[in-house]
Amino acid sequence: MAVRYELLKQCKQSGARLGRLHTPHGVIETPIFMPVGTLATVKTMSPEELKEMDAQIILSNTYHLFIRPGHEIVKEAGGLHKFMNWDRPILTDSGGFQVFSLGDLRKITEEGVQFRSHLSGEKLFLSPEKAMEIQNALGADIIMAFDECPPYPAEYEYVKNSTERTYRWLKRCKEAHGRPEDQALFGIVQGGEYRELREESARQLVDLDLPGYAVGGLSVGEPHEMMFEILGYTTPLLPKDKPRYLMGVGSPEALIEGAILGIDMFDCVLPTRIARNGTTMTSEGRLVVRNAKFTRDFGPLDPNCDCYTCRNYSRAYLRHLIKADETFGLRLTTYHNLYFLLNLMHQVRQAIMEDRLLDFRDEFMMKYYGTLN
Ligand SMILES: CNc1nc2c(CC[C@H]3O[C@@H](OC)[C@H](O)[C@@H]3O)c3nc(N)[nH]c(=O)c3cc2[nH]1
Repeated sequence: MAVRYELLKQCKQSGARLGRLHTPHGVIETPIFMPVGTLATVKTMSPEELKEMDAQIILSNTYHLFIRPGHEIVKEAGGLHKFMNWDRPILTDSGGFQVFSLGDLRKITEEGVQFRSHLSGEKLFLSPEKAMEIQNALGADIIMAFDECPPYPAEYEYVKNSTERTYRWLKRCKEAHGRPEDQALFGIVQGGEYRELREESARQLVDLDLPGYAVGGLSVGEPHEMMFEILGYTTPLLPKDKPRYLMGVGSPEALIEGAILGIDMFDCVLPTRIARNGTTMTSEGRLVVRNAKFTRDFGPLDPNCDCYTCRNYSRAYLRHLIKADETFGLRLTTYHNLYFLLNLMHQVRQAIMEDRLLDFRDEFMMKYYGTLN
């Protein structure tokens, strides 16, 4: 089958697990952070640099590639792996989130979603069948069901109807999926902030016996504590022998907390997005390298980091490049931020191996946030 999860070890201190995800394009060690390459590139990074920092899987996006350059072009190029010269695993999101957050939404019906392209204003239509056609053409190893990610906050009735429709859409995705042997379709648990809707959604998805399960509808503006509370009662409902993917998350604290709650896969645009305005994640917390105080700071960005940026360039040089809006500056801060999160997950996997993830969390929180919670 397309994707097989191997549970290696259950952490004795927490709900965290060590695993391996076997895919047609290679093995992924979990828990894992997945760099986001929405437009078929992880902005400013080359595939060689991503391999150098041990990125094992990257994301791309159905909505964006459908709009530009179009999935037929990517298919004619031999699929996304060939098109972007990335021979490791790829996961594509279904476009559900983008349609609701980016497109000029026209109408949601049982059939699908009518919207206008945020680029050309052209009238477009996405449905479970269309999302499968696009993802089958792109050829990612893991593809996501077409869902609605309800806004936060949202009324119980709205979330109930949306979650039930998302379940009907998932069954249509399963039906329409043209390449189940080499592309694993993950379902997405919805239900908003409502426990009974989350539990019902999880139960329905588990009954479909899918190769993997995402927890969606989070990291959409809800309070942090609410996200962790929802994860706390949703994740245990998902099968232990399948991967769990928390969509759109997140910050260093959220990755560690999510792993403790039994999440195996994370994606977030944060590290690449904040890098472009000179904000970096370092072992001593966030550091905005464009600040004037770094004008004559000739030390490394992060003295405890051994990445290419920290081994070869100073804070003063990075500040200068970012201030001058030099592309090389964006590349160096992006490289470091991605390396930081990938390395954080490497340390998380190490801590699970040694049954000391909770201790690792306390140490990390103290250093990064200067507090224990
Ligand atoms: C940021 N918070 C967040 N992102 C989310 C995404 C998009 C991630 C995708 O959107 C793009 O990044 C914003 C990247 O391409 C990424 O793969 C979601 N996607 C779906 N299908 N369903 C969800 O419930 C969902 C929830 C999210 N919460």
